[in-house]
Amino acid sequence: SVFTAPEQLTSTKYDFIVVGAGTAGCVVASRLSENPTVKVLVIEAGVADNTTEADLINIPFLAGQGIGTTIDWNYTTTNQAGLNGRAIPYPRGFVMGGSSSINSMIYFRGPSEDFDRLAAASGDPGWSWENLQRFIFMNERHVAPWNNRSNAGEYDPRAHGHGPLLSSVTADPFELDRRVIQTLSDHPEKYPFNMDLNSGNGLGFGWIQSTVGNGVRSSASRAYLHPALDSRTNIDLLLHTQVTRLISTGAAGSTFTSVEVAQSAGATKFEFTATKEVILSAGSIGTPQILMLSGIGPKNELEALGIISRIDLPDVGANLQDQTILSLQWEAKVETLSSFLSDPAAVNAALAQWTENKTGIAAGTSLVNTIGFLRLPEDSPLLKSGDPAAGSNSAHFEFAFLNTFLPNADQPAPLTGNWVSAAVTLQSPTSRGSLKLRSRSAFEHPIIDPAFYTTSFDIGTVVHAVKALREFFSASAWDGFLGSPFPAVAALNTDEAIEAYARTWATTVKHPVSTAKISKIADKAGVVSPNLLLKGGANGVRVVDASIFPFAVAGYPQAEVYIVAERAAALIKETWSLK
Ligand SMILES: Cc1cc2nc3c(=O)[nH]c(=O)nc-3n(C[C@H](O)[C@H](O)[C@H](O)COP(=O)(O)OP(=O)(O)OC[C@H]3O[C@@H](n4cnc5c(N)ncnc54)[C@H](O)[C@@H]3O)c2cc1C
Repeated sequence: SVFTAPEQLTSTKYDFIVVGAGTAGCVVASRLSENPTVKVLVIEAGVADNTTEADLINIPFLAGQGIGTTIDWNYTTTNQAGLNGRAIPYPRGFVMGGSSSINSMIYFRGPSEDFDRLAAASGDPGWSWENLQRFIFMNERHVAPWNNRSNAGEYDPRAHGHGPLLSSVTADPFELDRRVIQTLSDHPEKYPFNMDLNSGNGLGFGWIQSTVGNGVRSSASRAYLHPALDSRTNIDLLLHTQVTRLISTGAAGSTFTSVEVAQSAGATKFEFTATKEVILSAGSIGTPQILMLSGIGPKNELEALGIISRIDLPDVGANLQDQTILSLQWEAKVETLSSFLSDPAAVNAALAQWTENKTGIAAGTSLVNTIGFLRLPEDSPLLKSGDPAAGSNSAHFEFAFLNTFLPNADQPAPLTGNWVSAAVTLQSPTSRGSLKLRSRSAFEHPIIDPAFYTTSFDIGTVVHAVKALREFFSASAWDGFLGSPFPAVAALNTDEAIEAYARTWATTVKHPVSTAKISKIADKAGVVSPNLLLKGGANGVRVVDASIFPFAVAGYPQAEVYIVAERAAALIKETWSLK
C-alpha cells in the first residue's frame, strides 16, 4: 500500500527497509518483494509520480522540464572555482523513481571495461561485464518506437534482454541525424559507426537508446515499483517522509537496522525497524548525507558539528565525481526543431496528441537521437600522466547532436531561425570534489562541491573536444546544412578562447557518483565492501545506488545503476536464503 504520513502505517517492523524510491531503490524493493514471505517498506522523501507534475515525467518530449520544479530537490553547488566562481543548480529527482523520473532518459550501459574496472577496484569478479550479463538482461527490454518505424541496423537485438525497463531508439530521425550517419559512412576509420552502443563496445557513434516505451517514459517507478505495489500485499511505500538518520543499536552501537524519519524539520519523529537489513538507495547526495547524520563518516568533521561519531569512515562524502556538459550552436540551412519549438500552437497540438493517444512528436525520445563517444589521440600530452578512462576502448569525451538551439544555463537563446547544437560532455574527469554536511539538520541541503575543471586534464580534454567537434562538422556531409556558428561559438579561435567559453558556460551533466565508494574487503579506504555492505564494522546496512561507483561512469549512469541494483537484490536474497 501507499502511505503519505508515518502515523498511517500499522506496523513499524519490516524485513527490509529501502531508503529512497529512486532508480536503485525501486529495483531492490521490487525484487525483494517477489518473495511473498518478505515484508518490504520503501521510504521516499519526495512525492508520488501521478501528481500534477505527471506530464513532466511521462511525456518523453518534456524530459528535462522537471528540473527546478517540485519533483526536483533543487540543490545548488558551492561556487566552482573552475567555472569562474559560479554556483550551479544540481538537480536530483524528488519523486517516485528518483532521478529516473526527471532525467534525459538516455540508456547507455557504458563500455564493458567500465564494469571490469569495477570488478578490479572491488576485487569481486561478480561485477565484471561478463558476469553481469544475467542482470543486464533482467533489467531492460528493447521495444519499437511508438510508430513502429523499422529500426533494423540501428540497434543489435542480441544486446537486449527481457526486463521491465523499456528502451527504444527515435521514432523520428532528423536530417541532422542523417548527416551524422553520412559523416560516419564517409569517414569510417575516423568516425566509426557503432550499431549498438549497449553491446559493451562504448566507442564510436550510434543511435541513442532512451528509456521510452509505448510513447511514455519508462522510469524505475513505472517499470518496477508500480507493478509491485499493484500486485503484492507485502510491500509498503511511505511518501513525503525523509529518513533523518539510522539509529545505532547493539552492544557496540554498530548495528543500524532502525531508521528515524520525519516529514519536516520541526515535525514528530518516528522509527521503523528492519529485522534483516536497511538498504540505503538515497542516491549520491542523499546516501552520504544520511550516513553522516548517523555518525558514519569522517570522525572529526562529524564531531565538529556535534554529531556523535559511531563509525569512522573518512571516505563518506569524499571523492565526489561528476561530468560536465557544454553546448555549441550553429544556424541550420534547413528547417529544424527550432521552428517547431518557437510555435506554441504547434507544441500545444503535439502535447494534445500525446494526451489523446501517446503518439506524435511528443511521444518520441528526447531531442537527441545520435551520439558519439571518442578518445583523445594516443599521443596526446594530456595522457602523459596516465589515462583516467577505464581502458583503451573507453571514451574521454562525447558529442550529442541536438536538432535545436540548446542554450547553456542562463545563455540567451535566439527567438527565431533554425538552429542545431552539439553538446560536448567530459566523460572521464579526474577532478574530484566532496559532499559535506552543512549542519546536523537532515532538512538542510548538504554542501556539494563537484570541483569541476580543477585539473588540467579535464579542461584540456574539453578544449580538445571542441576542436574535434569543429573538425567533425567540417566534413563534406555538412555542406548545405550547417550555417554560421552562433556568435559566441564563432569567436572560439584559440585554445584560450575555448577554455574561457567552457569555464563561462559548462554545467553539470548531472551524474554525481563516488560518495560512498566500493573497495576491496581489506582496503581501509572506501565505504562499502564488494557485496555493498557498509564497512568499518557496521552491521545491517547496504548501500545500493550511484554513490558506490569508484569512478565517473563512462557515459550515462542510470543503466549502470539499474544493473548494480539488480545484482544487489540477488546478493541480498542470497544472504538471507530467499528465492
Ligand atoms: C536532470 C537529470 C538528467 C539526467 N540524465 C540522464 C540520462 O539521460 N541518462 C542517464 O543514464 N542518467 C542521467 N541522469 C543521471 C541518472 O538519472 C542518475 O545517475 C540515477 O538515476 C541515480 O540513481 P540513484 O538510484 O543513485 O538515485 P536517485 O534515482 O536520485 O534516487 C534517490 C532517491 O532517494 C530519495 N531520497 C534522498 N534522500 C532521502 C532521504 N533522506 N529519505 C528518503 N528518501 C530520500 C530521493 O528523493 C530519490 O527518490 C540524469 C540525472 C538528472 C537529475
